[in-house]
Amino acid sequence: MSTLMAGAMSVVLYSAHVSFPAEIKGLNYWAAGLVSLACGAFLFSLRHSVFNETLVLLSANSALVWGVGLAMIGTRKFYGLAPAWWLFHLVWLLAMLGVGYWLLIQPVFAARVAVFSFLVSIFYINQILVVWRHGERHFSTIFFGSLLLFQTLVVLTRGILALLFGGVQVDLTAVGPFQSIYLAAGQFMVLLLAVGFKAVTTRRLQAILERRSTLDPLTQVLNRRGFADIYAKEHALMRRESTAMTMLSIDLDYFKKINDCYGHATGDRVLVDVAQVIGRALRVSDHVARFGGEEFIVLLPVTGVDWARDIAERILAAVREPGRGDLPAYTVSIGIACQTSSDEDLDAILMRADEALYRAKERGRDCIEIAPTPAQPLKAIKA
Ligand SMILES: Nc1nc2c(ncn2[C@@H]2O[C@H](COP(=O)(O)OP(=O)(O)OP(=O)(O)O)[C@@H](O)[C@H]2O)c(=O)[nH]1
Repeated sequence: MSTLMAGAMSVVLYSAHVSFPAEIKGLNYWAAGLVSLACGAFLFSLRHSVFNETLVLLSANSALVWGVGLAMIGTRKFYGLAPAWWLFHLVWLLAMLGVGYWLLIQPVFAARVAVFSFLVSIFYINQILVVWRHGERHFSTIFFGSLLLFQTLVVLTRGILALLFGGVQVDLTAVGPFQSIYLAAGQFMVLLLAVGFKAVTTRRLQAILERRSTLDPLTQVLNRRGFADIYAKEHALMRRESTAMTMLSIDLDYFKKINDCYGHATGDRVLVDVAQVIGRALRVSDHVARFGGEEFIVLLPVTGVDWARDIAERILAAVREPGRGDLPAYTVSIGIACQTSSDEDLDAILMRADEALYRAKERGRDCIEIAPTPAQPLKAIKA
C-alpha cells in the first residue's frame, strides 16, 4: 500500500517539477525520494523470499534512508539553502554501519530499529528547522511543518520503544496498538508529507504567478495592472491623509532611431537600462511602471511638484551620463503632473502628465514640463 502511495505521489511531484517554473526547486528530489521509499518498502516485502535476507534488509534500510534524505535535500533546495549532502551521506553511512553491525555481527532487532529511527529523524528535524526559519507565514507552511513534526514524533517514539522494551513492541509484523498506529501512520504519512510539500510548492507557484501578472517581463517594473493596484492604494491613502502625489510621464527620445540604427535587441536593452536608471533615482516608497512601448510612469506618493521636479532633473542627468556598457547615448523627456485632489482619477492624472510630456517633446526633448496644478488645500506634502 505505502509502495503504491509513494509511487503515485512521486509521479505527481515529478510532473509538478516538469511543469512548474524553474525557480521552484526541490520537487525532483522529493520525487526521487518517494521512488526510493517505494523501493525500500518493496524490498522489505521480499525479506522472506528466495533472496538473501541480510542483503535484502540492508538494501531496504539503505533505500529508506535515501528516500527520507532526498526529501530533506528537496526541502532545503526549495527554501534556497545548500543541499547538505554531507549530512545525507553521514546519516546514510552511520545507518548502514549500525544496521549492518546489529544484523551481521550481533543480531539485535531492537537495536537496528533504534539506530534507524534516531538517524532518520535527523532528516525530519532538519526539515522542521528549515521550515520554521524560512517558511512563509501561510497555512501551507503550518500544514507541512505539522506533518513533519508528527512524523518525527512517530519515528522517535518507535526508536525509544525499541530501546525501552526491546523488539516486540516495534516489530511491525507483530500485532499490538503501537504496531497498528505506526503502520497506519507510516502509510498515510508518506502520502501526507508529499501532499504537504506539494502544498507549499503550489503556494509558491501562486505567489510567482501573481507577481508575474503585475510586472513588465522585459524591464521587471510594474505593468499597467500592477500600477493600477498600487495607484488605488496610494489614492485611498491620499484621500485619508489629504496629501498630494505626483506623476511623472517619462518617454525615450527618438527611440525609433535607436531601434532602426542598433536593432530591436539593443532597443530592449536601452529600455531595461532606463528602467534601472529611473529606479535608482527614486525612493523605496516610489513606484515605476511601463505600460508598453517606450513610456514609463512614476508615481511619487506624498510629494509636491517642487520635489518631483528635483527627482525628474536627477533622472535626466543620470540618463545623460555616458559609459553604461556599450549602449548608445539616449535622452528622455518628462512630463510632471501633481494630483492634489482625490476626486481626480488615474486616467485624468495620466492625461495631464502626458500633456506635459507632449509639451516637453515639442520644446525640443531632453527636458521637463510641468502640468498646471489645480489649487487645493493640502497638508504635509514634501514640497
Ligand atoms: N526595442 C523595442 N522597441 C519598442 C518596444 N515597444 C515599442 N518600441 C518601439 O518604440 C518606437 C517608438 O517610436 P515613436 O513613437 O515614433 O517615438 P520616438 O521615436 O521615441 O520619438 P519621440 O517619442 O517623438 O521622441 C517604435 O519604433 C516602436 O517599435 C519594445 O518593447 N522594444
